[in-house]
Amino acid sequence: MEKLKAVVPETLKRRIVESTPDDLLSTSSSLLHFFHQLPLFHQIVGELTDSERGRLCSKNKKAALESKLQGNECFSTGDFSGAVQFYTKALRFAPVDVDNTGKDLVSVLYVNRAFAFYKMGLLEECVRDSSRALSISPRYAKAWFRRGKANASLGNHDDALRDLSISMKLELSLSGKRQIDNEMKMILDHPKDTRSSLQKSNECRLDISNEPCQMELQCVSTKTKGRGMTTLADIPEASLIHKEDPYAAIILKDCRETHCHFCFNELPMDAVPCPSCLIPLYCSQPCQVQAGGDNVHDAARNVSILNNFSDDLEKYISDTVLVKFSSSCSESFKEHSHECQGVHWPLVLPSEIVLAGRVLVKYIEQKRHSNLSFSLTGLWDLCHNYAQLPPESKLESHVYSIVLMHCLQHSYGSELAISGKTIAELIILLSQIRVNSMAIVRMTSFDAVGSLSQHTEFSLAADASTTTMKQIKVGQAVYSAGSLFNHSCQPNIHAYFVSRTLYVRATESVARGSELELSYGAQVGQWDCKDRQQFLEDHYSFSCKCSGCSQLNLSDLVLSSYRCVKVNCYGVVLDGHVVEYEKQKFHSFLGPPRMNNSNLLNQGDKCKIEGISKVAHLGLENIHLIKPGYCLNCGSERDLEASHSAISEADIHFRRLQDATASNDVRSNSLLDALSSLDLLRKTFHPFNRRLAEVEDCLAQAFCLVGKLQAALDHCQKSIEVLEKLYGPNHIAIGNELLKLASIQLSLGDSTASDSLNRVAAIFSCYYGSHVNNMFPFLQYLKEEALKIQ
Ligand SMILES: C[S@@+](CC[C@H](N)C(=O)[O-])C[C@H]1O[C@@H](n2cnc3c(N)ncnc32)[C@H](O)[C@@H]1O
Repeated sequence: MEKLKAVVPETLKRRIVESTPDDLLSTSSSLLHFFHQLPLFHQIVGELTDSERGRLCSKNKKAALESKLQGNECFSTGDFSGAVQFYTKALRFAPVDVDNTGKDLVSVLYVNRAFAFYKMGLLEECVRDSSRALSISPRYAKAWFRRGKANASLGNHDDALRDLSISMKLELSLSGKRQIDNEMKMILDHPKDTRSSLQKSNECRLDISNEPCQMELQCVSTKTKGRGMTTLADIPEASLIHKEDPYAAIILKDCRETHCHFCFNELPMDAVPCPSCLIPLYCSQPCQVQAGGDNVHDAARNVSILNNFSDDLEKYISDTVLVKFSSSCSESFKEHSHECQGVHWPLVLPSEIVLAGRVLVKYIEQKRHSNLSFSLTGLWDLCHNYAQLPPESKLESHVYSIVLMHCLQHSYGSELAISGKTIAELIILLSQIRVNSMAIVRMTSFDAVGSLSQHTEFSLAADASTTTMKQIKVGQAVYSAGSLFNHSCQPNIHAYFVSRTLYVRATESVARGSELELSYGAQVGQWDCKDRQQFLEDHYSFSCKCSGCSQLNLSDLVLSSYRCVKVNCYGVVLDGHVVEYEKQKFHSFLGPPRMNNSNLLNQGDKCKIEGISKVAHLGLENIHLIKPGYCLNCGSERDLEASHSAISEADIHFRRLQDATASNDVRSNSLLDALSSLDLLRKTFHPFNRRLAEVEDCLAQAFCLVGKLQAALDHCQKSIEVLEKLYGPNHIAIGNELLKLASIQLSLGDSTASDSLNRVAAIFSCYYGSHVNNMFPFLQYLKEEALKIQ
């Protein structure tokens, strides 16, 4: 794309980078005309769309056979997990080539992988892979045999006997028949267990929650933030207020090999590749089929294998070989289909551009059913930020829109007319996606269901410092109604994802008529007002008008402040970069009539003033006394320059300690240096400065590593005390810190771990409601550990 951007003539480039939405028709038409005359453009589009020329993403039988061979070699040396990896790679390359002989390369690979799973004791994976082979090649005797053996080991004896009887009928060789016969005899000799296998239902189910969502919300026009959502009734804390599937979603590039391309959950070992191209991997067949891709498995359904079997077995066979889904799933839009003929533009173009392609194609499909004419302008009534985009982004939007439209036309067909008008509309669509899309996130350290095995190996002493949660972005999605929630740096709702479904929950009780606002990534307590504004400006191109940014709050005053030089003074000293933001807030707060008539203040305001007047009462009395370097309680001056250099020196020690902790090599001298730096920081910073919480946390982790758990506990508690001042006691940030505290307490055999864990559970429930147990199974595990030391 850089090559294309570089050849755009300067005059046209200038028109584009200076364009407003009104100019788009003209700039798009000019660039389109220019590209159409340009051999380089046709060459680039050709490479992106021609599967023969690209060959990056199309199936490749030779490469599949090579990987299969490597898998076989691993298998023969007993390296079963290596074999699984090579068979998975081979499955990715292997074209499905169904014939009536009963098996093809893909089904052979599934059966080989099933056998490796069997050897590893992963029996359910073995059953699933055998079934996958059968859904392509239902007459494949060995697949029925593998399935039968795994079912027998799982105790599903009835199913095992059925699998083996089918295998027996299909098996041609005498030695094979003998082997099956022996297996059946062994099962019959064992006590009968009539459990029926549930392998099909073990496949990924997208959303298992039945929690009702009956809140009545209303979209209203706000004074400063455009439209926003409010509630028509009082909402209790932790209520589910909104649930929605995405209009379109895409996996992020970094997660392509680790997470399912449809539901975004972590990939299991028995991942399922797309049958027609090399790009996506799915956690299960239902996810693969729902995402689309040429559904070559359909061919298998026509293969008649039901002759000569009893009614019972006929039904059993069709239950096993046909991939079943609920009707809503099978009818839903297949988002990957148009990207899936071996072309490699979906691999090369940025995720958000491919996402725009998915939106566009879904829209065309919807239009097709409603017989309305195609016009992207009517697609979404969502805001966008084209006018505020930096010049470089405007040029990129133009170039990518033209390239994407040509790629889509190649894959999707002539229904996609390419003109200056459609390109201009696509550019606006891209801007809408930038402003309105949401990052789908997952927990890393302790991800949802599936990581329990990890917890069973959880050793408290060693892992006390690592019981922490990080979120990683795995996907990007657009939710039509979810996009109407505005941002606040002091949010009252929380958004999270189960598979790809968006859930929104109230984290506090919300009164009827109040705005429901979530955080787009910046929060009070985390950054000061300036940094939050900068973040929102950079990522969403708006200047935040939320209550946290426009009204006085204690957290913003103290978060990066210094302590007063007077020994017993509790006042804050603000740095130059903070003063202007905070002064403005004092200004609007002190304006008439609120301070002149204290009866007009509500309870919340009164509490706020109480808290603020403890650290800045001079500021509340006279706005002119708010100056960088001067205490807002007593007016004493602090030498900020000297403070800055003292802090930079202390920071060096903490960075060293952090590095040592990360490389698990904490020495006593780096701990001593950090402790004396902590002393200095405590004398320099206000007691609620966020940096103090961070260094206390850093020390807690380092002490954990060297096994000094009591010291770790003390520093962890200190960190929590500061964070509670910044966030309030029930914020999820406190829950995360309490989790660390609880694991240290458990390692110490301290029975108060239960109290910490109960607090964590209460906080997490406000944010995740009924999903807490599914999303954080380790919490239950830690609670059980805590009970043992009661
Ligand atoms: C996802 S949309 C939310 C719905 C939007 N208000 C609308 O009318 O469509 C995000 C946009 O809403 C506006 N917005 C959301 N929160 C805001 C805030 N705290 N301050 C100012 N504008 C905000 C900005 O224009 C932002 O780009």
